[in-house]
Amino acid sequence: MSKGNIQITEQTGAYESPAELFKAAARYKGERYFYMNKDKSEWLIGLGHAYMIKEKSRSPERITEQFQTLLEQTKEPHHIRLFGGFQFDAGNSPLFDEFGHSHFIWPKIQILCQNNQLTYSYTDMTEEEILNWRSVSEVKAPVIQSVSNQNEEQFLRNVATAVEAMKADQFDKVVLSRQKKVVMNESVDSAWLIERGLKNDEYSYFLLMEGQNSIFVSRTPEQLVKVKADQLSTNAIAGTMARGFNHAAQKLLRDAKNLVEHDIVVKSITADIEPFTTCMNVPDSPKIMTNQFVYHLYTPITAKIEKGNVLNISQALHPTPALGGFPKQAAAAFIEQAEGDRGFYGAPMGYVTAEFEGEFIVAIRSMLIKENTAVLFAGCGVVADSIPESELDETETKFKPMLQLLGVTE
Ligand SMILES: C=C(O[C@@H]1C=C(C(=O)O)C=C[C@H]1O)C(=O)O
Repeated sequence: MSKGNIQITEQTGAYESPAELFKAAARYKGERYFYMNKDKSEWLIGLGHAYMIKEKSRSPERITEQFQTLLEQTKEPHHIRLFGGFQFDAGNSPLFDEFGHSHFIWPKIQILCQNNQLTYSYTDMTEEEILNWRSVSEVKAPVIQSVSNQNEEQFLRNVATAVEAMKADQFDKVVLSRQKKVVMNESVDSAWLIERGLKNDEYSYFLLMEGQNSIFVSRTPEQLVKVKADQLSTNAIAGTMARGFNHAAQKLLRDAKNLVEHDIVVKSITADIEPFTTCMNVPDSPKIMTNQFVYHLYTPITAKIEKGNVLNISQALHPTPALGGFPKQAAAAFIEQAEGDRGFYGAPMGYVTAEFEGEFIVAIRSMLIKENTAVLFAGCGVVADSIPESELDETETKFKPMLQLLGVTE
């Protein structure tokens, strides 16, 4: 293809709510996504697939190459971003079988909200198509029928086995997870999830991506990496305490087990970005991040980029020991054996701009919905002095954002 083959039309518009836009875009069901940043200053909607890059392996190089080829075919500067993610591991999670291991979308219609102003970008659409993409649709609220733990006993055994392995010095930390299943009376609509989710001003990202037969949703507080001009930002978020008891935040800041977990993550992240950057800024001690249900230990890290882009830096970081463990390989092998494959749970997901800036998050506090059934994911860092029952409680708290989104809890 030659330059100018991809036709992009852009228009600006007044603010409209993302839930209403999703309702109006019912005809693109199965090909829609939504991404809102943590301070809610910016959001992105994608409707329809103009181009889809779906690879069986996790390859930032292939995505960079193919995005570049697409960009070369556009004439004018534009706001289109490539949106998607890389699965957590190389294995095949049956739950996520309709998604690629590298799964990226160039949308037919992109709606970008910055400072309450909307920019519509239409790819290869006629004037008539641009005028007529909206339709009127009804969205129903599903009723919860059952909530069940999927692998509670297995999780407790996995934590106990991991503790033994760490006492025998096989590795220092591993992040283990479990699942809950929520069954509803009818299938769930993304517009309903977005509407509910936006009523909650949780300090977290909001990501939703549809496949033909599924919806993946995350309300993660965790950024993997952001690249803007030559500035890189990332953070370590590891170490958790449920809110709701006296002095929980102060206790967390002094808790030896959580500080050890956190320190492992900070050291690994700084080592991983070192080859790409200079002028790294790493605070000496963590701060508290406050979410609706938990406090986390949090260390923001910044640096100046010398080489690489947001895609290959994401790959170098993933999985940080906040989701995998340390040393990375030994922890990954343990997870693979104990749990199997994670699909997009804990995976790097986000967007890349035409200037190769962008942001990837760590897709935790997440679930995959197929028709009327949602599978929710929650995990926690396990170290040598972990107690299986306490880790079970921690994961219980981490299910709450998704349980609340579905209306299981208020
Ligand atoms: C693994 C999850 O969370 C991660 C583990 C944390 C911990 O162990 O303290 C804290 C934040 C996240 O990095 C999850 O929410 O599923």
